[in-house]
Amino acid sequence: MKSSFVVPADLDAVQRHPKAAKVGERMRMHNPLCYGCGEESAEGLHLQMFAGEDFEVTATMDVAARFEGGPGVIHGGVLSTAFDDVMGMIPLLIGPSAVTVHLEVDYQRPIPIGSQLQFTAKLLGRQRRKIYAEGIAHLGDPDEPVATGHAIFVTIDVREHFADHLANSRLADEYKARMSRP
Ligand SMILES: CCCCCCCCCCCCCCCC(=O)SCCNC(=O)CCNC(=O)[C@H](O)C(C)(C)COP(=O)(O)OP(=O)(O)OC[C@H]1O[C@@H](n2cnc3c(N)ncnc32)[C@H](O)[C@@H]1OP(=O)(O)O
Repeated sequence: MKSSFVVPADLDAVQRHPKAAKVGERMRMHNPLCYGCGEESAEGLHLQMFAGEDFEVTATMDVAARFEGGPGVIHGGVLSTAFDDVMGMIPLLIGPSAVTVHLEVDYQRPIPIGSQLQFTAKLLGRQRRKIYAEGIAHLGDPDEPVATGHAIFVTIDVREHFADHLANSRLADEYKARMSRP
């Protein structure tokens, strides 16, 4: 499906999930091997995510030397990965697991290797299974964004969605055990 980012006018009411991370709390890793936020992903981005007020998430990421694209600056694909993962935490504030179906990034300024990127993401709305999110990245001043992102996530049944792929994970045994629990 080819789509563009348009938030519909007829949105559903949303509530923060009672079990969602509290304001200021580190958000749980959905998968320790996740390339974005997983602590066990040796080459990953090691994003640190925190729950904000209402439907907001903040995150930090050290722009390591391995993320270089142009000389001395971050690779654009690395930045889009970061936006995917940071905005991907928004559905967890509402409750359901969801995966990305659409991602857009606008690159506004070069981002130096050695800097620390900060992200703020927020929910724009939900319509049925679709969750619309927006994020900005900055280097210390949120009023001076270096990039912005927009994404649509679609809620999934985790067991069904990953059933055929668990065996590919380095944590296959652990996931198979977790998924087989009622
Ligand atoms: C115990 C173990 C724990 C493990 C813990 C796991 C935690 C949970 C993982 C989190 C992970 C996060 C990590 C970062 C986020 C990724 O990077 S996720 C990875 C990249 N994304 C993917 O691989 C998704 C690939 N896509 C798909 O699998 C299928 O398209 C989906 C998402 C299952 C949807 O398919 P479907 O169920 O058949 O649904 P479908 O009817 O097509 O669409 C539903 C609705 O979405 C709309 N839609 C679908 N595609 C699009 C699109 N491209 N644009 C706009 N709208 C769309 C449809 O129009 C429809 O809307 P309405 O009819 O309600 O208006």
